[in-house]
Amino acid sequence: MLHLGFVSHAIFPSTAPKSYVFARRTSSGRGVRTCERARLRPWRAMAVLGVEKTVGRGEERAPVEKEQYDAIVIGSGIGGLVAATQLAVKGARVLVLEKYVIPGGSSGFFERDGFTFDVGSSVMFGFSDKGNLNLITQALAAVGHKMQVIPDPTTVHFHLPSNLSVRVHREYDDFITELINNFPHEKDGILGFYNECWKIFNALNSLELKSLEEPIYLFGQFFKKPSECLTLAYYLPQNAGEIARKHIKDPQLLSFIDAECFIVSTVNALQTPMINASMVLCDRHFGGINYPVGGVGGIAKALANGLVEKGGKILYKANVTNIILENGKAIGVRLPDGREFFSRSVISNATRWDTFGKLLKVDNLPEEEKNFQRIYVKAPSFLSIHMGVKASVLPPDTDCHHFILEDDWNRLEKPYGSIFLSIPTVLDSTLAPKGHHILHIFTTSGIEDWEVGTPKTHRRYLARYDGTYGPMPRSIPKGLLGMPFNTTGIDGLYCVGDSCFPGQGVIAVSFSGIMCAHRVAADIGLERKSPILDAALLQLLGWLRTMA
Ligand SMILES: NC(=O)c1ccc[n+]([C@@H]2O[C@H](COP(=O)([O-])OP(=O)(O)OC[C@H]3O[C@@H](n4cnc5c(N)ncnc54)[C@H](O)[C@@H]3O)[C@@H](O)[C@H]2O)c1
Ligand SMILES: CC(C)=CCC/C(C)=C/C=C/C(C)=C/C=C/C(C)=C/C=C/C=C(C)/C=C/C=C(C)/C=C/C=C(\C)CCC=C(C)C
Repeated sequence: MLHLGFVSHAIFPSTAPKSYVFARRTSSGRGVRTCERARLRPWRAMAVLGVEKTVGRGEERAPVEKEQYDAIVIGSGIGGLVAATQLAVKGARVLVLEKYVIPGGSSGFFERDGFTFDVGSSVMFGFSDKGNLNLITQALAAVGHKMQVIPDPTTVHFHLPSNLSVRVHREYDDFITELINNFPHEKDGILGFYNECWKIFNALNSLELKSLEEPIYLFGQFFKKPSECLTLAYYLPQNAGEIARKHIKDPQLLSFIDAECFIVSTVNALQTPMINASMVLCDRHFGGINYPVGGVGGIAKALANGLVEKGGKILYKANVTNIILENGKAIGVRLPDGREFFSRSVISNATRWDTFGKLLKVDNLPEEEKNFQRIYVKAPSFLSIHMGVKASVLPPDTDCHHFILEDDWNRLEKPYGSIFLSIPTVLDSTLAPKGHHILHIFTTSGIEDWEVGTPKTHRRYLARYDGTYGPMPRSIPKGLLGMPFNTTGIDGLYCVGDSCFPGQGVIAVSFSGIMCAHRVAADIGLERKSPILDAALLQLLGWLRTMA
């Protein structure tokens, strides 16, 4: 039996609405009032400036359209949804426009014949009930939602060259014991490296996480937790590989650290920022990996529902083709059928390549984006196979997640060099009919008998430039130093998602959403801000990024 994920996404509607209305809140908050678009257009410039149209004698007074929204979010990936919900709970009027028919993007789902498949990763960090880094739990809680989760006893089972088999157990001591048993001569090196990761993780976990681009918050954290912030500032420009080499000499063990990083960053340890590596290498033991009952798609559904419950709005089949600029400021967006929506801020959850390459028509790419493209290149995409199988084909006690690199360490980063396999039904049997499992295999070989999801499918259905998995450093980066935050060179335009700090990963884009919402909230007057400090910090951060 074969079930193919991305093919099943081909359920786009063929009908675009022929007539439509703008919806805006009445002064009382939740109600909507409508006006025809044709009436709105000529007043747009004034409306955006908040200028009322003078009404002549006998002329019917039309509704005055100021900014329709406080924030328009392009895309309902987890990054976009977190930014949107965080803003909605702060009282902002938020509209999310999603090209596809359901929310979630790469963290979406699809159903076939009683099977429920996760479009992308099924390894969920940040979903525990403790600490400050359970960002998915927190994002859901902010809009009054909580999901039941199933603890995963093994984050991943590595099957590596020379028959090296390592299970990353939920219990940290069990994992370290297993690793030391494989490399007894490197006991001190193993403890040294992973302890250094814990130092960073503990510093991260002690902070209240908000926008690093907002000086009042940032200086406040430095004041409250000086040593933790200095620790993070120290590690910000460093990568995991160089730190691993301080502790570890065995080349096979260093290759194992490469594989540890590769599965979350698609690059080796030398290119993986130490802060990101520490985050994932420790959170899997601190909060643990937890799978949401009913599948990963439930997270986006819950966030989208929460958004609407908090007064926000989400439109599907709404493919934004243009960001509208006025005097260099982003003031709204346009859809292919001509609909236009206006807002005080525009947040793009499309990748930065899509945002600046397709949605925005500017003659000159802002310097910040040139710098981003100098340091980062689009990571490759995946070819995915989603299948339903009889349960009897799997050995008993099979782990949920596997990473397989056969024979040759040099193939780690090569296309088709390794295989990822997730079997979420090991944790949640309700995802498949009784007596069956679902498999999600990320690989690219042997396609003759298969329908497959290719990089082109990612590009089409996830609207990601070349189907990219996210940004990947062109060479050895200076840790996270070069990664842009949420503001952009265009006034009023922000980016969110995995081409922003801190990069790929559902928990990472959740953080990006939290940061973005905080910065936007300060800019639209929902949070405190200091224009002088803002200018100084943003200039400092821009300068620091050029050093990367
Ligand atoms: N790309 C992959 O193959 C893949 C696989 C598994 C997990 N992930 C993870 O998914 C996360 C990515 O999250 P993210 O928040 O950056 O976003 P995302 O790419 O998951 O979602 C972006 C959303 O924006 C929508 N969109 C894009 N352009 C649009 C437009 N012009 N108009 C309207 N809608 C538009 C897309 O349809 C999509 O729903 C990362 O954590 C990544 O690690 C990615
Ligand atoms: C600003 C300045 C200058 C200074 C300052 C200093 C400070 C204070 C700093 C701070 C910082 C911070 C806070 C940071 C933070 C960070 C974070 C949160 C991060 C996070 C990260 C995360 C990540 C990266 C994640 C990832 C994940 C992933 C990607 C996953 C994936 C998975 C998969 C793919 C699956 C696999 C599968 C198999 C094996 C089967």
